[in-house]
Amino acid sequence: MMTKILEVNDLNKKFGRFQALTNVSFSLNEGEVFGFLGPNGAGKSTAIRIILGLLRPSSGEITILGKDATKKIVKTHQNLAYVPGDVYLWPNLTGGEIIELLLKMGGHPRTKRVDELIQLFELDPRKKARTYSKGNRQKVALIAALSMDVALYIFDEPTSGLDPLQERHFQNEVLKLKAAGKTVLLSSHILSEVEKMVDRVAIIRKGQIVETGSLADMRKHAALYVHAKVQDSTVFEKFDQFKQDGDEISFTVTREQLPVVTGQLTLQGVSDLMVTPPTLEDLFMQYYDAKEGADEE
Ligand SMILES: Nc1ncnc2c1ncn2[C@@H]1O[C@H](COP(=O)(O)OP(=O)(O)OP(=O)(O)O)[C@@H](O)[C@H]1O
Repeated sequence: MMTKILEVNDLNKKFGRFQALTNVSFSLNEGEVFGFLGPNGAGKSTAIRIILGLLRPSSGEITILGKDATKKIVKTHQNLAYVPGDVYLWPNLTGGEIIELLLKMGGHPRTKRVDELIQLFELDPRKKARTYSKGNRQKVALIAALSMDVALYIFDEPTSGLDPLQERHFQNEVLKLKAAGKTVLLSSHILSEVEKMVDRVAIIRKGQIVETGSLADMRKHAALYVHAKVQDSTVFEKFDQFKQDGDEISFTVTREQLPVVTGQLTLQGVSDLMVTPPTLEDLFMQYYDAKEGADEE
């Protein structure tokens, strides 16, 4: 049996009459990096704030390491490191002082990891926080979190303020956590930002989980792109995303449809043929866009 580090069960959250989360459920196994993905405003931060005990759910259960996280907030926090998307820091303390304070507040020792991470992320720890850019504030919080020895790390849009090199450093640190058997929840609205790190993802849209699974599985079940040159294209017009440019056509099919379609292509005098799986980015955008029409009453 895999140990569940975090379980979110049937979570609902209303702000007044606005339903921000509807029956959100997902869980994280020990040692897994989990991507919590969705467009801006989908409800990621709201769900994370509830997980952290900063917001009360309207209904639903959150269990962290087997304990009810909405009741045992202090206990669960000791096993958890969190970096918010928008990092607020004490303006008159230096970055270095804040890192020490964050560690002390959580009861974590200050180890040489802090110095390693300060160097890695090229943070000047002697400057007062009020002079820091968004990226530097984010680094302060990341360095503190990454130097904590906890079971669960939660990063909300962690690299939105970092440059590409720092982003790579962050990815490497997350992969090190994974190698050490730690569990990580990463929220993002950009798939490519988390793609290299995550084992499984949940995609949230308008407060509802629309898909959960491994990226490999999602790819397997996704439609394939067919590009072909044919003499007569009429029989292919019924397929999804059909496009035509002279004798070149393209459309999408399921894996199950493929044998029949290749047969039809042969009959219609195919001269060029290319079948490609969607990129993960394509796939991801299908969840963002394609269902837009369907639930817009
Ligand atoms: N305190 C609040 N009161 C009212 N509405 C809120 C509150 N907090 C969040 N919302 C609304 O809930 C929805 C989800 O917001 P949330 O911040 O969780 O989204 P998100 O997926 O984290 O997006 P982002 O990446 O932009 O932060 C939004 O429509 C937001 O306006």
